[in-house]
Amino acid sequence: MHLSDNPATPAAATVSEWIRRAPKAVLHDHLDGGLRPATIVELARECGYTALPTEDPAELAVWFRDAADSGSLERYLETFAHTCAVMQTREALVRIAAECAEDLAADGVVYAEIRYAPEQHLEGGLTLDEVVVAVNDGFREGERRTGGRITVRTLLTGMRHTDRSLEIAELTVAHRDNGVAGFDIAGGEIGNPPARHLAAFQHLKRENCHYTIHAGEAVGAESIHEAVQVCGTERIGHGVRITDDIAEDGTLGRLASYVRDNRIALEVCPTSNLQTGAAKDYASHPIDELRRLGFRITLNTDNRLVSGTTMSEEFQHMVDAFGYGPEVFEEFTVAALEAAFLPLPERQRLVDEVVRPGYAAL
Ligand SMILES: O=c1[nH]cnc2c1ncn2[C@H]1C[C@H](O)[C@@H](CO)O1
Ligand SMILES: [Zn+2]
Repeated sequence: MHLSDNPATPAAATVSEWIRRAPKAVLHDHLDGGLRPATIVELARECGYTALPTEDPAELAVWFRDAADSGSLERYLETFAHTCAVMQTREALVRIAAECAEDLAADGVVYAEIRYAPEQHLEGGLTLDEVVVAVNDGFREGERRTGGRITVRTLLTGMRHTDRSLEIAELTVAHRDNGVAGFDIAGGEIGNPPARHLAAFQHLKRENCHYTIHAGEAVGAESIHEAVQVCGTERIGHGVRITDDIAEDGTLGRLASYVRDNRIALEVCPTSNLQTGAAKDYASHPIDELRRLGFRITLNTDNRLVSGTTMSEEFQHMVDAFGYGPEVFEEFTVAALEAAFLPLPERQRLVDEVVRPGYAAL
C-alpha cells in the first residue's frame, strides 16, 4: 500500500503557526531516519553509492515515505539501507548530526534525544568510538549554529537481530559524560525478543545508566512485559500495543496498570505506527485513550525522513484527530522532559525557563 492510496495517512499536515512556535521535546527520533534528502543525494555522489532510487531530493523524500508505508515494520526498516550507506565517514556523520540539530531547532524543538546504531556505521573503517565522537561533534556544532536554542543528547542503539548489544552498552557507559544519555534496542521485533540482550541491560543497571527499549510496536503485550519486567526498561519505544492489556470498557490488566502506575513513559510515534501497521488511522490511534487513562505519554517523530514527518506535523495530526489545544502539547512536552535521560536540574531548567514560558506566550 502507498500513502497516496491510503486516505488515513495524508501526505503532510498543514501546520498552524502556534504549533511551530510551541516548544517541543522529542525523545524518540532516529538519526539515520531523519536525513535531509538533498544531503543523501550529495553524500551518495561523494562516496560513490549508486543504488539510490532517485537523485532528485523531492522525489527521494516521497520515495522513502511511500516505501515505508507498507503495513510491515520489516519493510519499513529496509529503507534504512539507503541512509546508512551514506553515513560511513566522520565528515558525513558530523554533517548529518549538525543538520539534524538545525532542522529540529527550526521546528521549535528545544530538547532532543537522537538515537542511532553505531554498529551500522563501520563500513568505511571507523571504530565504534570514532562513530560516537563524530556524531557528538556534529551535535555540538549544530547546537552552536542554532545559538543554543536546542539541547541534543544521543542514545546508542543495539540492533536486536545482531549480538553486539553488550558492546554497545559498554560504549554507552564509556561516553556517558560526553553527550550520550542512554541506550536503546531497535530493529525487527518479531523473533527478536528483548531478553536476548539481557547482558546489556544488566551491565547498564550495574552502571546506573539509562535505557529504553522498542517494544509493543510489531508484537503485543508479551513484548512489553518482557521489556518492562525482565529487562527493566525505564521507557518504552512505541508501546502502543499495551492496549492488548486494556479491556474495551477501559479496565486495565496487571501489566497495563503496572506501566501506568509506575509512570513508565510511552514514546508514541503516530505516523510511524500508521506506516508499520501498528495503528489504522490517526483518529483511532490509541494515544488519546492512553492519555485519558493516565499513561505518561510523549509524542515523537520516530523517523522524520522515512515517516515524512516533523514534530509540528505530529502535533497537527493530533489537533485534527482529537482537537487537542496547547495545554495538551504542554503536557506532552513536560512529560517528555520528566522522562528524559538528562540530570534533574537540567530538565527542571528547561521546563521552568523554556517550556512553561513558551506555552504561556502562545
Ligand atoms: O520504529 C522502529 N522500530 C524498530 N526499529 C527501528 C524503528 N525506527 C528505526 N529503527 C531501526 C532502523 C535504524 O537503522 C536503527 C537505528 O537507528 O533503528
Ligand atoms: Zn524507533
